[in-house]
Amino acid sequence: MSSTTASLDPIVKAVATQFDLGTGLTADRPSLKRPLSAMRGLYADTEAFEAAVAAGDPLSYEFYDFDVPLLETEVAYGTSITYPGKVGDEYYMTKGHFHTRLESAEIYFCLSGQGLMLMESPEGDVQVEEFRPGRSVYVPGRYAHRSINTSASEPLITFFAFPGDAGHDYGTIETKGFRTIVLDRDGVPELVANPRWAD
Ligand SMILES: O=P(O)(O)OC[C@H]1O[C@H](O)[C@H](O)[C@@H](O)[C@@H]1O
Ligand SMILES: [Fe+2]
Repeated sequence: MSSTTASLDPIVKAVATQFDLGTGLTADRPSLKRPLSAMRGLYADTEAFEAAVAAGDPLSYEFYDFDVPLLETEVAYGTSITYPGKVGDEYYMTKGHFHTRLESAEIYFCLSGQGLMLMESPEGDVQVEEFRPGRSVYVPGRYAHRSINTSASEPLITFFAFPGDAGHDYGTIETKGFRTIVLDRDGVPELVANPRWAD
């Protein structure tokens, strides 16, 4: 969790949050924002990446952290909005992470847009599922996961939920990346071996 304030006391009162179905956003709290510059080293085309950062550093995705207590009995949840765009031929995507408690699974429900959930186990098994409105994707424990927006014009909006004590492990992804990247080939997403992936 990015939060330092999450308490270890369980939530004992009901909590309701209104999300805007068009934008995926809520006015209840600020989102966590990831401009392209937060993704340095993660896109294959480094020249295109630096040019895009220099040209205005657009917001590539945002999501919520509701400071749910870091307990296995709690459920962390929120929306995640990945904007349309590309760095070179590579679609905008989230950083992606393993869970610190590796066995923790996660569920996503696509509210709008289109894209892919890219999943990869430490052993190198790669799984990909499509996001489209009304479709859920279950990310099994042990799989790193990254949302990728394959639409040219629409944000990819998902709702997610995972165990409160799962945690986020970015280290592996930040140093090695995913084994597979997704590129736009004449309007069609194509899975390609990551040229920068290091064993
Ligand atoms: O954490 P990232 O890989 O940058 O992705 C951003 C967010 O996306 C998802 O919606 C996850 O469920 C969140 O836990 C995550 O933090
Ligand atoms: Fe996760």
